[in-house]
Amino acid sequence: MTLTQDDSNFDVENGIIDGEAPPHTQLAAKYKQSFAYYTFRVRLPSTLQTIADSLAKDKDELLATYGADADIDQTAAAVLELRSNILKNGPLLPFNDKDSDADEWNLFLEKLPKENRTYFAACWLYAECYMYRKLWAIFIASRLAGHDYFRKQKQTAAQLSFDAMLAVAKGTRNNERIASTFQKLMKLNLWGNRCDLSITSGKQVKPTGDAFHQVDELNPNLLVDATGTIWELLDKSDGNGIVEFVFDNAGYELYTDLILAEYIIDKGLARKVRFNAKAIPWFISDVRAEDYHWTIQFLIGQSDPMLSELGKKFKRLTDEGKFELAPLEHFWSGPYEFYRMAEVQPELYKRLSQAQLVILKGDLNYRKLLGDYSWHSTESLEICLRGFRPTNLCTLRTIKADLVCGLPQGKSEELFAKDKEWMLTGEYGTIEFAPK
Ligand SMILES: O=P(O)(O)OC[C@H]1O[C@](O)(CO)[C@@H](O)[C@@H]1O
Repeated sequence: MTLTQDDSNFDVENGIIDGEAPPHTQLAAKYKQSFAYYTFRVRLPSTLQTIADSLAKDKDELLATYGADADIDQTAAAVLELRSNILKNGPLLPFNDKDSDADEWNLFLEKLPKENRTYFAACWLYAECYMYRKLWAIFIASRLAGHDYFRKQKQTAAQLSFDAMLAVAKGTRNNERIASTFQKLMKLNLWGNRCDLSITSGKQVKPTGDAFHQVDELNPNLLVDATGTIWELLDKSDGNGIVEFVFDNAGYELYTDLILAEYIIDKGLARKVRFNAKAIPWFISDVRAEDYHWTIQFLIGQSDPMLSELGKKFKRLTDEGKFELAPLEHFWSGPYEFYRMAEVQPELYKRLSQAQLVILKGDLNYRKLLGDYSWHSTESLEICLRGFRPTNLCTLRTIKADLVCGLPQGKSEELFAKDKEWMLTGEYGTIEFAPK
């Protein structure tokens, strides 16, 4: 988390505080020692620069797809303007596009105290989600509407994971219905969350080595392990329930989601696994419905028979409705913390309440669960949920942002003494559970 530019003027002009968010407050980029500050000063500007560059690089291809009059240069300029607004700590302005969530976003923004309606003053969660929605607004206002500017990166990530995918397929074909196997698959799925592209501002991370061996090696880095409780819940159920996955990243992580879901269905732990994808390009590598279908076709198209058969199986499970893509919900790409779901999206809350288990994947879902709030690391997940209890919940999250809960006394201090950036690397993870 090193800044190369001189920030002194910016900091003075924008009321930046040289410290971290105080206990029990919302995280925000105005705290200089926070990951949010670094995110808005460095990571997001870099992500936007990459998008603008890739528009220039892919110009011919885009003209061929969207027509000779596609306004590519203007779109790239608008992306760079967004970048410069962030770097100037510009205001969070209302949306004037026609997407169905625009009004909801505007209502949300209107209710924010005026002094908090800038990138650095707003709660980190609100401002970062706003940026991804603003980016989408730029594209829908252009002739490139519908273009997924992260698609290529997501597909490259999957292609780079071929070896890891094959190794996982080989290691999972003769699985038994026993606790240890389920727990291993959950952990495999957890560590798959290290491969997200937004932590690296889009730089590819190729999963290497033997994933199952790594699961064992990484056990000391798993700071909370509720896999035993989750197994018991599913094992003791009548197998007729639904498990809802709230997806995170495409590529290798999505593949491990499907492997875990396959096990849940094959072993009769649930009758259906429902997947919740994002409605718009989100945090670079998040799964959209297109990515789900593409990944299955990608597997089917492999010359290796094991991966190809697996792809066909995932397709069959989808056709049979045992795997199901949930209807698109803007809530997942909205600004709200999960504790406000029952109030702002009661239908979604009701649907989740009917599930046996909801599996929330990744860092951003975790941030939304905790509400980007500086809880004490030892506070229980139940407390931090602030009433969000639709059903049994679990979170699989590698730690890539400076908030956490549910840790044993002294653990966080011990890790800080070893590495002051331990919360930003994705090297540690938690699998937490809260019963309904
Ligand atoms: O893909 P994930 O695990 O949700 O991670 C999202 C990324 O967004 C952040 O939460 C903030 O940008 C990072 O900490 C993390 O890299």
